[in-house]
Amino acid sequence: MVSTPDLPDRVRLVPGDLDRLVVDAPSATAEIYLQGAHVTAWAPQSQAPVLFTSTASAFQEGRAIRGGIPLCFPWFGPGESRDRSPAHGFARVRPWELVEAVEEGDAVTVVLRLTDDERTRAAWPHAFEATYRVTVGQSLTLALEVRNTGPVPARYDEALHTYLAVSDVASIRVRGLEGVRFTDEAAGTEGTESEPVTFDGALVDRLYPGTDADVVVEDPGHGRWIRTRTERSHSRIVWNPGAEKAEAMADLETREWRHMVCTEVGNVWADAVELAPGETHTLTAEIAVGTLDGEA
Ligand SMILES: O=P(O)(O)OC[C@H]1O[C@@H](O)[C@H](O)[C@@H](O)[C@@H]1O
Repeated sequence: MVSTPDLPDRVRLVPGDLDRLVVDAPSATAEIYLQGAHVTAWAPQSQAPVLFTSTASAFQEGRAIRGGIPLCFPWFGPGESRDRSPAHGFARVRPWELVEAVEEGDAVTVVLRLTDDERTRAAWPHAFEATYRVTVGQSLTLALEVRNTGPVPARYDEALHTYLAVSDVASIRVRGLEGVRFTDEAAGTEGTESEPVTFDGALVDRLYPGTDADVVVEDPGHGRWIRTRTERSHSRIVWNPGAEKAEAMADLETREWRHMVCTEVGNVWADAVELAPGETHTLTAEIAVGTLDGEA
């Protein structure tokens, strides 16, 4: 039995079918579920919610939450070999340990940890310690540190599968990937982005390997941009299910697909991380918001 650390006044642990942390920092609010270390809400003060979480999502033990920031580890999707299950790895459906929560100026940092056990080793034969630092502030900073605590090299995928809230996906543009090669997972084709990505109601599922690009969602309906900037993260994914696929998804309300876009960052498949025994790798992402008349 793991004991709960003392929490600062600005952080509450709310028990439920799934326990969650409610953070009310001077600069921003957020919610983080212990299952999956899943951030489901973040809004800097005076901003509308930046993350999208489906009103039809299950919040049940062992089931992935639809929305927020699913943490994909140690494989992405069905894995590069396309035969892995559960989709996006086990980390998003496992309970993470709350290590600490601390106030730092006008922000709050929450630290969560996942280590291997019998169940994870049955799915992936490696010993590891994953530490996730979520800093809730004017921007949202996410740092995923993975240490190989086993005796053999380990290779893994990792991704922060961020669902951003948008006014209408048909009116947004995703900038930053112009000139970057991608594989279209829906069509099974490859290409190079020549323009910002736009959405017309069809499935968009593109993986951009080998890029460190900042990805900026411009949303005229909300009058704002949302930028994701990273360190040590070389893959980007852009996903929106579109009308037809969304219809078949039980955990997405009709038409909710119009109000979300996933701009994901990580190191997946060709960009997978390889760690020698005892080695550590840390991916960081910073999500920031600004008004469209300002610079992204
Ligand atoms: O339904 P899930 O497992 O959360 O995955 C959602 C999507 O996640 C995206 O990252 C993948 O590129 C898609 O192929 C996938 O459909």
